[in-house]
Amino acid sequence: MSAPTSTFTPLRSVLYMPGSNERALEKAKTIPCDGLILDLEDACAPDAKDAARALVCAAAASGEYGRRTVTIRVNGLGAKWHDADMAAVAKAGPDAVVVPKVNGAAEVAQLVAELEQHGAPEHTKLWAMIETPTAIFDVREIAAASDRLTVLVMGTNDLVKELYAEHVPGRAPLLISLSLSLLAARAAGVQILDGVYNDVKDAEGFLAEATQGRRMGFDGKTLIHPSQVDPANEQFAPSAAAVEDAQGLIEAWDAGSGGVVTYKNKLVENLHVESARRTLTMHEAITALQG
Ligand SMILES: CC(C)(COP(=O)(O)OP(=O)(O)OC[C@H]1O[C@@H](n2cnc3c(N)ncnc32)[C@H](O)[C@@H]1OP(=O)(O)O)[C@@H](O)C(=O)NCCC(=O)NCCSC(=O)C[C@H](O)C(=O)O
Ligand SMILES: [Mg+2]
Repeated sequence: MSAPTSTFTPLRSVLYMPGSNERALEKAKTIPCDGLILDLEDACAPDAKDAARALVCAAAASGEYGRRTVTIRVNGLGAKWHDADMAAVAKAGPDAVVVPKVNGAAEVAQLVAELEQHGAPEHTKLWAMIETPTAIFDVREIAAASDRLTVLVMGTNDLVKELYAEHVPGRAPLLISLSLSLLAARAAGVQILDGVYNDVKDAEGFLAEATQGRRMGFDGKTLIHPSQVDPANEQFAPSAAAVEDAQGLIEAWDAGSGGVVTYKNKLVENLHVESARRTLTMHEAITALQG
């Protein structure tokens, strides 16, 4: 099971930006997101891909994004730009390479082999996007396929397309896929990010979807616009009340004799203490990040 450790990396807000957009790449240095996905796939026009590859690799290697987790989304296996992307990105050494449309454990093994073959540094992890029906059926094997795979990323736009579904409030058409992917991530002990919300002007709709994602158990949300960063950071961080309760619960437990105790009239068992410790670990990691 995934439990944050002292090396836990908060990924509450992970912002996509087109790799070809120099202004966005510059602006990202000041946006308070936990992570960035510099995109060479769908947000990048075919004739802009070569220039964008050079731009995102220089950005990732620059060290100018401070505490943010910097990743690059390459074109997927089978795309004509994939090999050049992998070779260049491995040399740039971002925190992770994000690969779209990963369809099975064998593909994860191939991608890890490509990273090794191109000499990617150890710290460059693999994030696999789950966005096809095949991936949903194979998601448990994908999540557990390699120690180098540390994060699953839901691609809800592609999933909606592949299912012939619609984007609706509450996301009923996607709930089975989201839940199966969450189960796989937790079973494998990797983090998992929710998909994007497409209407950048609909703050209310975004908040509803982020709240749903947090309640389901996602570690954070992928985003497409800077205006979505602050609400995501707030939603996916433990609230002040949750931190206070976690501290109080642990104090009540420590003051007990190791059996059953109560805190605020509610039963406290070992499992509640574990959850409280997880809340405090997340809070400490987020505080450290902000500091
Ligand atoms: C959606 C956008 C095209 C809107 O762009 P724009 O019209 O420029 O927005 P604003 O004028 O409101 O922008 C205000 C300023 O913020 C900067 N900006 C905007 N978006 C970003 C961003 N993503 N990262 C960094 N900075 C950003 C603008 O440059 C303005 O700056 P300034 O001029 O200095 O004030 C645009 O937001 C955008 O391109 N978003 C990202 C789209 C993207 O990357 N899509 C690919 C992934 S989505 C996906 O499909 C996931 C998955 O594969 C799936 O299947 O679900
Ligand atoms: Mg996609």
